[in-house]
Amino acid sequence: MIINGKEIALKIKDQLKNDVETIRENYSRMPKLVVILIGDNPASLTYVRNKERGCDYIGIESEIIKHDSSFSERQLLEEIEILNNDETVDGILVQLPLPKHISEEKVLNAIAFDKDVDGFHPHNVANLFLGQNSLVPCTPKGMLVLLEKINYDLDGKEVVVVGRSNIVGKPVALLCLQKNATVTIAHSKTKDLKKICSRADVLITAIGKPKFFNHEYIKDDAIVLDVGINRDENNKLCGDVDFEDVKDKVKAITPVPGGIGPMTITMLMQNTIEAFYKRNGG
Ligand SMILES: NC(=O)C1=CN([C@@H]2O[C@H](COP(=O)(O)OP(=O)(O)OC[C@H]3O[C@@H](n4cnc5c(N)ncnc54)[C@H](OP(=O)(O)O)[C@@H]3O)[C@@H](O)[C@H]2O)C=CC1
Ligand SMILES: Nc1nc(=O)c2c([nH]1)NC[C@@H]1CN(c3ccc(C(=O)N[C@@H](CCC(=O)O)C(=O)O)cc3)C=[N+]21
Repeated sequence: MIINGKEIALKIKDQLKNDVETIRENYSRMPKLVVILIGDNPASLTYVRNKERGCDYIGIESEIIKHDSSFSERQLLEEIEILNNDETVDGILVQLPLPKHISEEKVLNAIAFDKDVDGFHPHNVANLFLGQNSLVPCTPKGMLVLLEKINYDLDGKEVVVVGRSNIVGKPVALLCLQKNATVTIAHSKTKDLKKICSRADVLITAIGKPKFFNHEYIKDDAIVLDVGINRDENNKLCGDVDFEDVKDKVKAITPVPGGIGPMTITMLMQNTIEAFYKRNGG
């Protein structure tokens, strides 16, 4: 089965649209997301545009602030401070990666944790670690929602996550652990990756290498969640998994595009609404 992330994301967006209508009737202002983009990385521009479209679709406010790559760290920190203090702003997202002269750590720490719709602030990271209520990173959250939508129960299942980044690998591993899966996190220093991946009931690939995982990495009837967004030899968008090579072997797989990506965007909308409620009572 091919998991149609785009369609599932659209259904959730329609539900969010209804929530937004209720907000319109009961509050004096609407949820607002601010996205800061520094530099002109074409992929980042696409994602940011998708985020703006998502906001328009469900009816929340969005503002994209663009700066060229010479924008300084100090200027960025000052801008974040102003947004932190702006009562009309519910969500702040600084698009990653940042230019080398700006410290990612300083920037992520500067965002008010209750407006941190990416869930990257240490406060939210700690809450996720402890299993307490927090703003959860969008891509990992989207993957868990997808599994829920296809009625897949992680309890007692073997999950292998390949990739250990703070934005995907580590948080998705924690979320699967919370759902009682047995979780392995693999990375570039892992020995015998094929063997480890081959025992996964659920394989999550987040390494950023086009078509790296072929059928030899995948157990029959596994679920494959492909997070990678890459360009293949023909400059076509593709995942970390060789989709054509594995699709007949798996129980279910997310395609690229149209799999995890649209869910990420939708979870960002959901987090913005969640942040709005948390800050306004409700
Ligand atoms: N669909 C979506 O919504 C999103 C997609 N992405 C995409 O997901 C991919 C991963 O993103 P992100 O987590 O930020 O990536 P990072 O580059 O931060 O991390 C990559 C991870 O993969 C590991 N890795 C790299 N090569 C190998 C290998 N050959 N074998 C095993 N492990 C390897 C690295 O190991 P080590 O730690 O040892 O270096 C690292 O942990 C990218 O393609 C990105 O574009 C990202 C976010 C959202
Ligand atoms: N602060 C921050 N938060 C992020 O969440 C964040 C980030 N920085 N930096 C980059 C990664 C990557 N990411 C994606 C979002 C949407 C799609 C997406 O919409 N993908 C579509 C199509 C993409 C296309 O057409 O290029 C799809 O897969 O169908 C992909 C990737 C969010 N990230």
